[in-house]
Order: sequence, then C-alpha cells, then structure tokens
Amino acid sequence: MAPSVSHAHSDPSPPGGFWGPPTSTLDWCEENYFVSVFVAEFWNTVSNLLMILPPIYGAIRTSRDGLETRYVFAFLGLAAVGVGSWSFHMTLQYEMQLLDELPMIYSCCIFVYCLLECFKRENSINYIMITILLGFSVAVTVVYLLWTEPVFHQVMYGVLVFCLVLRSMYVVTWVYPWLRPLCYTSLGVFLLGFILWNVDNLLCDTLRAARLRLPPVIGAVTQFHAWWHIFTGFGSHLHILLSLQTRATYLKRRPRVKVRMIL
Ligand SMILES: CCCCCCCC/C=C\CCCCCCCC(=O)N[C@@H](CO)[C@H](O)/C=C/CCCCCCCCCCCCC
Ligand SMILES: [Ca+2]
Ligand SMILES: [Zn+2]
Repeated sequence: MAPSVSHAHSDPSPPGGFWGPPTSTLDWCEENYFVSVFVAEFWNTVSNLLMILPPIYGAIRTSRDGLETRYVFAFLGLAAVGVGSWSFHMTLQYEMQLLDELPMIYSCCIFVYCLLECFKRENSINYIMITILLGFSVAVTVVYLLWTEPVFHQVMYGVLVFCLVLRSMYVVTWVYPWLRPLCYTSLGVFLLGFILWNVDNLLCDTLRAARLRLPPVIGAVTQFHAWWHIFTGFGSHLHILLSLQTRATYLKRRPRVKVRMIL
C-alpha cells in the first residue's frame, strides 16, 4: 500500500514554499506549505518531537545506569530516525527522505541485534551477527540508492519488524511470560500506528475534503501520518524497554528500568 504522490490527489496546497518543489519520491497526504512557508508538512514535521525527545532521555538514563552501550545506540537510533523524519517532512527533498528512511533500517537492525543477543553473557559481542546485520543494511542502502522504489524500502523494513515481532513473541511465550503486557502493548501501539499510516494513504482525498470543511484545529487531528509518527515512535520506545528489561532480567541485575511514560 504505497503512499500516493500528491498530484494523484486533489491537492489544495499552495504552489511553492521555502524549500522549493518536492524532489522526494513520496509526498504524503498533508497539504504542502499550508501552515507555514518554511515547513512543507507542518504536522508531519512537529509530530517527530515525540520520536526525538523521549529516546534521547532514554539514552541518557541507560548510559547513567551503566546498562549496555547497545541500548544507548538503540535509543539514539530511534532519535536519529526522528531527526531524519523531521528534516524530510520539513523539506520534502530526496536527500532528506534518505535521512528518514535509511536510519529506519539501521536502527531496526540494532533492535534485532539487541533482542537476538539478550541471552548471552554480559558485554559479549557477536561479530558474525553484526556483520550479517551491517551487510543487510548496506545492501538495502545500495539497492535503494540505485532503485528508488519506496515499496522496496517498506518491504525491507517490514521484514525487520516481522523478525522483531517473532523474537519478542518467543521471549514472552517461552522465557519471561510476565513481560507479555509490555510486549503486547508495544505491538498493539505499533500496529495502531500502521493502521493509521494506511488510512492516511488510502483515504487521502476524503480526508482532504473533510479538512476543507472542518475548523483548522480539528483538521490537524486528521493528519494520520503525524499520528503514525507518534504511535510508531511510542511503540518502538516500548519495544526497546521490553528488550532492555529482558536483558536486565537475564543478567540478574536489579531491573532499574521502570515503565513510566518514558523510561
Ligand atoms: C513487538 C513490536 C515491534 C516494534 C518494532 C519497532 C521497530 C522500530 C524500528 C525503527 C523505528 C522507526 C520508527 C518509524 C519512523 C517512521 C518515519 C516515517 O514516517 N518514515 C516514512 C517517511 O516519512 C517512510 O517512508 C515510511 C515508511 C513506512 C513503512 C511502513 C511499513 C510498515 C511495515 C510494518 C509491518 C508490520 C508487520 C507486523 C507483523 C505482525
Ligand atoms: Ca504532502
Ligand atoms: Zn513520516
């Protein structure tokens, strides 16, 4: 279900903006340069704050608590996706799109590494697994630079998420069943975001027509790609906490990670 380019819809966007015409291969449903001439897709841009700030806080806490560096990288990877996504939606330029989409692959590989290695001795490093995941990320990068088809990126990302789901289910089914609520919440929030991502793509014309009739504040709430950022960001954050809690439990460390709103 690829998002459509804006000219495929009845796009009421003003013709120009600060960053010039979009050069990205994707242009989401939010009307371009509607709120500000400096920000192409305003709500899709600012919603990334919720994907940037909590993981930075998570990385600081993880580092301060002396937990393994791989989890600091996991949090920073998620924050990097948020920064890339901010840059992309603000400009709709192709280079910024890569800054959004490629870190999704790289950070997901960090998540996969963390979860596959959660039952190994403390501070062990699996160089073979790192080589495989790095090789996969670089291969996806090279192919995507040569073949600029967004569906390719989406399928590769989907494969990584599927691996995470399978491994998480294994952990909470066979090893630590008491972590099921955290796992299911993470998965549920992430899937809700994915549903909203599809709603935004499939019902774009209807949403745009509705926004013309609704007061601006209510209209802003119908920016479902922005909601996807919020839900997928939160779901990913919870996933890191699940992975971190699994690891802390295995290492018999007093779990310092508490699931408050953020960490
Ligand atoms: C047990 C729960 C697993 C949670 C896994 C969390 C993995 C998170 C990894 C990285 C964080 C990325 C956060 C997403 C940022 C989105 C930024 C964005 O919107 N980027 C777009 C450009 O703006 C980009 O083009 C969007 C691509 C969307 C791809 C959607 C494919 C989704 C595939 C989901 C497959 C679900 C499979 C579920 C199987 C049960
Ligand atoms: Ca748009
Ligand atoms: Zn986005």
